[in-house]
Amino acid sequence: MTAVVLAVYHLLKGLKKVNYLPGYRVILSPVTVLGRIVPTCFWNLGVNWAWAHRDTAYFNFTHDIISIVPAMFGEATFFTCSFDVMKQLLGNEHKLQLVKPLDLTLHRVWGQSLASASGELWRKHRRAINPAFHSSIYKALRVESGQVYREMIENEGWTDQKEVIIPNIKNVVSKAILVTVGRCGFGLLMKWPRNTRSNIDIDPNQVSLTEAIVISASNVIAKVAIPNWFYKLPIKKVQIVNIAWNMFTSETRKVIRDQKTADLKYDDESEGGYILRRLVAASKEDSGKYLLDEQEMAQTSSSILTATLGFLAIYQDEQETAYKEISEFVSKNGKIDIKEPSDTPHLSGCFFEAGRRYPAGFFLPRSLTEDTPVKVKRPTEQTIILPKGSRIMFDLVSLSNNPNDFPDPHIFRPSRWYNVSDTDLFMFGAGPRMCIGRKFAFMQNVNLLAHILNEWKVDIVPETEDETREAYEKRVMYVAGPDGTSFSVGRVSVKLSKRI
Ligand code: HEM
Repeated sequence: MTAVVLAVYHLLKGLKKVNYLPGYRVILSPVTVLGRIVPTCFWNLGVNWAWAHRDTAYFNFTHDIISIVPAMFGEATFFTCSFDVMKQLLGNEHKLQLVKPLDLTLHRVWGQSLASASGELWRKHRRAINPAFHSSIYKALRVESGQVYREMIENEGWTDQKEVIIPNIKNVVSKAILVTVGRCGFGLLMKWPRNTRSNIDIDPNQVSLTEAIVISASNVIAKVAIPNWFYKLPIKKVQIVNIAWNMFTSETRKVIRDQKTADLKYDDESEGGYILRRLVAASKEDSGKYLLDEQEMAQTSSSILTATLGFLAIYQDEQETAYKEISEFVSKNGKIDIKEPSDTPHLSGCFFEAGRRYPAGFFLPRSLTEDTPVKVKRPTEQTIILPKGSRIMFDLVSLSNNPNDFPDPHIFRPSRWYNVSDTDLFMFGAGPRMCIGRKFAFMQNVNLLAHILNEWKVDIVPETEDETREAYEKRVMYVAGPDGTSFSVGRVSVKLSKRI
């Protein structure tokens, strides 16, 4: 009885907080740890609700902003599926003084980071890290993408093969992305990891750094939700996760220790330094534990890369256009060295379109420090006041499926992204806090993709002889959900056939 009274009180308080804006009334907020763990079902929206209801969310996309008010766990929160609303608020983030709610970032696992800090602290760290994203790191990245591609072919045993069937392409591309980010971004000595299928196959005494990062990346939510004593239980799978976490954090600390002694002044604005080195320099004046999580960065990239290969396997005509573009680009300059989307507009469009369908981040959270007016177009043109102290989630999954912004959202159409301005690539956020690594991610992914497509034809692996490409798309590409902290397409198997 008391629980019911408390729930009704919590609900009424929440409704008042969001000014009674229409939306969903639920038991658990989908952004709390509990709300994320409990799957999407009739009584819980769950973290995957935006995907599960992608055709009908936001009252069939007739509302730009809705409210989600929980009766038991979590705060009443505004959610938006409108890119225009996102640009109005995030585009003016400096002026509007939006704050990242710490409980909705990975603050608990990583400590304070550039991605979770707000206000002056964020400005200071962004200024400090900015010079790390300079021309020489991009050049190293493009060279390394070719090198990592060759290591991939060799280590995965594809060198002399004419045809390879890969049961889960994400397992392979995530290694390539991690190795490249680790080497180029963080100066970590990363080797291509052994071909492990699951945590169970790994000998706890022989976990490599790359494996440690892969395992940690897929267990971030567990690390937030599960108490430390649980990892001491004699369960091999659980112990491997613990070993992986300890290894990853101790290796990162080692690099930080080494780099702390490096001669880099905090206010040094000149180009240079690994990303981690820059952050360490920035944190010297603070507690010294300001980290960027390499795992998360690699996870977002590999999920989009997996989706790109999955779509190209289905849409052979789009793949052929990308292949021709790559061949011409290679013959023009003799090597694969893609610097800008305009170098290979179609291939880049394939990557951005996969990034639209699976935008990697579910929600970008912000708290409002003042009453903030925002103009909406739906249900009618009006100005809504988001009250001081409330929260808004920029719901990237619904935004990517919003037919008002992307007509026929379920269709894979790379041409949507021809000549689109960098600031309109919503999958990287918007405004002053837009992803600092977007050029890095673009070059890394598109160069690796170009190497693969230049030598291999990618095709689907049908379940039965008569499975059509359309049926394959529904079976494989419509299964998506949380992967660690990211949103990702599920298991995608592809067949690679040597072109030459
Ligand atoms: C395809 C891959 C990637 C995607 C889709 C992606 C997406 C995003 C998004 C949406 C944000 C905005 C978060 C917000 O406003 O709350 C963001 C921020 C950030 N990203 Fe990325 N990212 C990717 C790769 C990378 C890489 C490779 C790096 C670094 C090498 C990186 C570093 C960061 C950092 C440091 C921030 C925080 C920026 C700030 O708050 O000022 N990201 N990313």
